[in-house]
Amino acid sequence: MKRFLKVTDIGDLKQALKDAFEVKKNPYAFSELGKNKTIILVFFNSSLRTRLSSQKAAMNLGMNVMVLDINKDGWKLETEMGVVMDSDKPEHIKEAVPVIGQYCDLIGVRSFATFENKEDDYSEKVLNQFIQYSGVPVISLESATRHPLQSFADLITIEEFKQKERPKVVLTWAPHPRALPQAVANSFAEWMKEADVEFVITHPKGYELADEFTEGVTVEYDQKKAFEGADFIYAKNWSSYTDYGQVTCQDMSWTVDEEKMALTNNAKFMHCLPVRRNMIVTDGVIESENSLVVQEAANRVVSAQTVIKKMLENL
Ligand SMILES: CCC[C@H](NC(C)=O)C(=O)O
Ligand SMILES: NC(=O)OP(=O)(O)O
Repeated sequence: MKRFLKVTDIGDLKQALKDAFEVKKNPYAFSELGKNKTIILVFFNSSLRTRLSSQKAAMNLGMNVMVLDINKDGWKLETEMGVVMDSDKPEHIKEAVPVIGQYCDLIGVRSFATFENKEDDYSEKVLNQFIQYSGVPVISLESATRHPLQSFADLITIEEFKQKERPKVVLTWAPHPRALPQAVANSFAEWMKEADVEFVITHPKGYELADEFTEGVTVEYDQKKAFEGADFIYAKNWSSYTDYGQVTCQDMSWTVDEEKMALTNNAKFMHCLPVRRNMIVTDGVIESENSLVVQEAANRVVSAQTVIKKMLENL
């Protein structure tokens, strides 16, 4: 495995889940695998869970770990080709990335959508330059269009807590004061399409995700109807893809509350965090016994460790 960017990179999903539960059961069983191997985690954006869980996962495997907030601790990077570098960016990504690659065996990189250019975001311009120039395997720590470590952890959590063979899983949009990327929603949809679940997406008109992620998926514009009989409710905000990066709806009736959760089949509540309480979800729901947000975050160590282990085994 030379890259982990999307669901197809993990190979057979059932086998990946088996591997994940083996890692979860014995997290220190493979601590020799990473001896004298180094991973560098590069962040263009903030993080709590990804930053901590990826370090923990690598340390469980015996690796050396370095973390770089590239635009704070490094030099602001120019990513455009052929430009005269007379702006506030003293270093080009075409130098920085091969150099980082000299110091490690694996790279994790977080680079959110900037909304400056839909084409640049959806062609994964920054992530692909790490793949092209680093010379080492690359793991996405959330890119412009996907968040695979999160989605893998989400699927692990659903497998752990499902009460039936093929649960109904609902991805619901919810309001947020800022324009957020589509990455988490895209990625969740991509993984749920490959999983053995009944999958439904619900969102206001104008918040349709890109076809590549939702082809064949049921989209229900009536949130309450979508919630009926659900076993898992996965809430996330995202800005409009069609009206790229715009917040065209802040309808607070989409907030996930107890009344809507009562329409479900005693569903578990999930969110990748960070979450804006009483925008995305009410205090009552996120604090209820059906809330899995902490267990979901704990499984971020499992998803990262399973992926890093697979990469180390194929170095
Ligand atoms: C800028 C906000 C980033 C946020 N990340 C997560 C993990 O929620 C998101 O993808 O919406
Ligand atoms: N869910 C997630 O990736 O959290 P962070 O943005 O805090 O890493």
